[in-house]
Amino acid sequence: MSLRIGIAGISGRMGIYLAEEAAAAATLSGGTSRSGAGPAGAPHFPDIIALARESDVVIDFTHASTVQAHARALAETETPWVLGTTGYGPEDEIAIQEAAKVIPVIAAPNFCTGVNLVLLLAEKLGAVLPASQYDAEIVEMHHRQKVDAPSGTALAIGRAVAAGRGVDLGDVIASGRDGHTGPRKDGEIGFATLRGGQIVGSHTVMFTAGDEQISLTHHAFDRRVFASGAVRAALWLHAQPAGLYGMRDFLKL
Ligand SMILES: NC(=O)C1=CN([C@@H]2O[C@H](COP(=O)(O)OP(=O)(O)OC[C@H]3O[C@@H](n4cnc5c(N)ncnc54)[C@H](OP(=O)(O)O)[C@@H]3O)[C@@H](O)[C@H]2O)C=CC1
Ligand SMILES: O=C(O)C1=N[C@H](C(=O)O)C[C@H](O)C1
Repeated sequence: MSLRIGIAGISGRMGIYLAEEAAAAATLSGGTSRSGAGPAGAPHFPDIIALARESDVVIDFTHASTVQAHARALAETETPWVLGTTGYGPEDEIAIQEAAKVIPVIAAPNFCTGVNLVLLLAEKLGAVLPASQYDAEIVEMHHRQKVDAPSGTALAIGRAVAAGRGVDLGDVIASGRDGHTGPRKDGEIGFATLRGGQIVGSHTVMFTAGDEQISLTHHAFDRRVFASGAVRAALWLHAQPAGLYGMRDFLKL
């Protein structure tokens, strides 16, 4: 039998595409959702443990509040974990690292190849362009239903620029400027978040100096691009030893 892929969050905007892509590439074991909803014909499980017991790998696109419980459940059932959820915090990251001691985990705020190339280029630009001359600003726009801001991808771009500059994003982040902010500080990495309509996901990082501007932009037009990337990552992850992986490992970037 082909690999059995379970989808946590199967009723969601992403879950529907993930279920289709999983069924096309392997066997869809079913999914979870709070409401019990999901695509017709896909088995629904009452919780993540029940889903994991019938799956060889679980793809999880749910909500930040589930991360710690899912980390414990998937480690307990020894089920590889593809984590696409965004908006989680430092304690959730610790839970992910603990789980990765027992199971293979790939966590990525964006499973499409194009964005992961942007991350690579952003790190390179961060390394080459002096922070005192080139102001780095990141703009993202998403659909009106998105619950976390800045997006996980925008934060990953910020971390990539910071890594290129040899600093921690937390020390230089300027997110949601408003009111009397004073002038821009050298080395700051700024974020602006836009929400509206049904934009699937757009990200731009700009490096602006006195005499030139370099910008990298990625537009996702269809959620299937994330879903097919996550399913390909699941097929790869299943054969890996326990550990915490990123898209760079999977894509060999
Ligand atoms: N890494 C990537 O490439 C991408 C990541 N994402 C991220 O994926 C996540 C989901 O996005 P999206 O599909 O748009 O969100 P939706 O709100 O459309 O779907 C969320 C799904 O998770 C379920 N869910 C929500 N909260 C809980 C909870 N507390 N416990 C259990 N299940 C829950 C929902 O069930 P119910 O319907 O019953 O409420 C639903 O099935 C977000 O964090 C988003 O940022 C999105 C796109 C790409
Ligand atoms: O919630 C979304 O829709 C998306 N979330 C991800 C993020 O927060 O970066 C990825 C993608 O842009 C769509």
